[in-house]
Amino acid sequence: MIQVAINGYGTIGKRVADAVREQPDMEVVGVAKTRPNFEAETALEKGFSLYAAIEERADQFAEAGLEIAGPVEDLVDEADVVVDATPSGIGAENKAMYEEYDTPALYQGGEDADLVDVSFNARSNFEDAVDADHVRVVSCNTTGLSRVLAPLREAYGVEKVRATLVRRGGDPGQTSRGPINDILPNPVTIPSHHGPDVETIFDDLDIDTLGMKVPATLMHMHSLNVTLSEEVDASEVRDLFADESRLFLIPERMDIDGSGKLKEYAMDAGRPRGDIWENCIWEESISTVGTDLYLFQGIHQESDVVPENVDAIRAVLGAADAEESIATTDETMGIGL
Ligand SMILES: NC(=O)C1=CN([C@@H]2O[C@H](COP(=O)(O)OP(=O)(O)OC[C@H]3O[C@@H](n4cnc5c(N)ncnc54)[C@H](O)[C@@H]3O)[C@@H](O)[C@H]2O)C=CC1
Ligand SMILES: O=C(OP(=O)(O)O)[C@H](O)COP(=O)(O)O
Repeated sequence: MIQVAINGYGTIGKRVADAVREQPDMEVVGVAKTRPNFEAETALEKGFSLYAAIEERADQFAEAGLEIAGPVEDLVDEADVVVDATPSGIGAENKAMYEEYDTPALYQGGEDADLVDVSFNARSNFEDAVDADHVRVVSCNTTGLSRVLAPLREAYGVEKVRATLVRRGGDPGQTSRGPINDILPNPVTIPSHHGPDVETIFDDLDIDTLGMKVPATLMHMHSLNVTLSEEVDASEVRDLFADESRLFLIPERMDIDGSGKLKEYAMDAGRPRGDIWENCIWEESISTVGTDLYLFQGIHQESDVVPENVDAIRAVLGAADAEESIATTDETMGIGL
């Protein structure tokens, strides 16, 4: 069994911990937190061992009546692999600790690409991460773009990508984020950081991205234009996407007109936390004009990277190939709406 440590138990970390626990070949050694709060309490209630991420604050857990298994160093030492899901920039600070204990590490999209050996998306470049020591699971937006572009590149070739990313201001629990009554070009400079980030997955891709932020918490929305290398009928693209387990084609009959109903559907379908691990592509939006393909997709920022982290664990340890890992992750998590 692969022994997995989770350092940083917030939005991403707690979801990765639950997904890892579902895997037949993995066990969660424990999760590390900086301070006691509701997430620390639920981690213990779920049976995860809790480790103190910051030594000087370890006493706070005892004061809150929460049992600590030890310092984060013990957790990292015991594990075969650590998933770092700390806020942007903290992963870089933790790298020396992972190296000291010779534990391969996965980082999240908030870290710089040059921190790691490989930036990772399971569908696009699983093999590049095999046996790597430091791997970055790319951000929710880059994951969403890569999942669509990988099959298009393989089937038709891609000449140029233009994407506008309308991003949620913050996650539902992020009370300090905004905007609350505005629409921001963000970043105002073009291209946004997303295009170069997708190029860490496909180094020969021609992509321009524009970013915005809006007063919403539920999901991001991408407006995508891909110039293909050949003329393709929209129905062929729909068939191509229908074969991809992590692309959900929203059928017209479902009458889902936006992120609100998508999240409602996920909750009705019994998804944990209302998570949507798949890209949500409006089937009616898939259109072609000559070699240009257009579509809209919703991306659930809190959860689409979770199966990617599970696959990255197998990749760095050489525990499975891409097809086998993706199939196991999809089956255990229930991916495929
Ligand atoms: N929330 C999102 O929409 C997405 C976030 N990401 C990336 O995932 C990473 C984590 O983001 P979130 O989970 O959203 O952040 P978060 O703030 O929800 O969770 C981070 C957790 O790490 C803890 N932490 C802070 N310093 C720590 C330290 N030194 N050691 C251990 N734990 C520490 C925080 O207390 C918190 O519990 C970032 O790189 C972010 O860019 C990637 C995709 C989507
Ligand atoms: O939306 C995201 O990336 P982005 O803001 O770079 O597009 C990530 O999911 C996390 O970003 P955050 O740092 O705004 O939570």
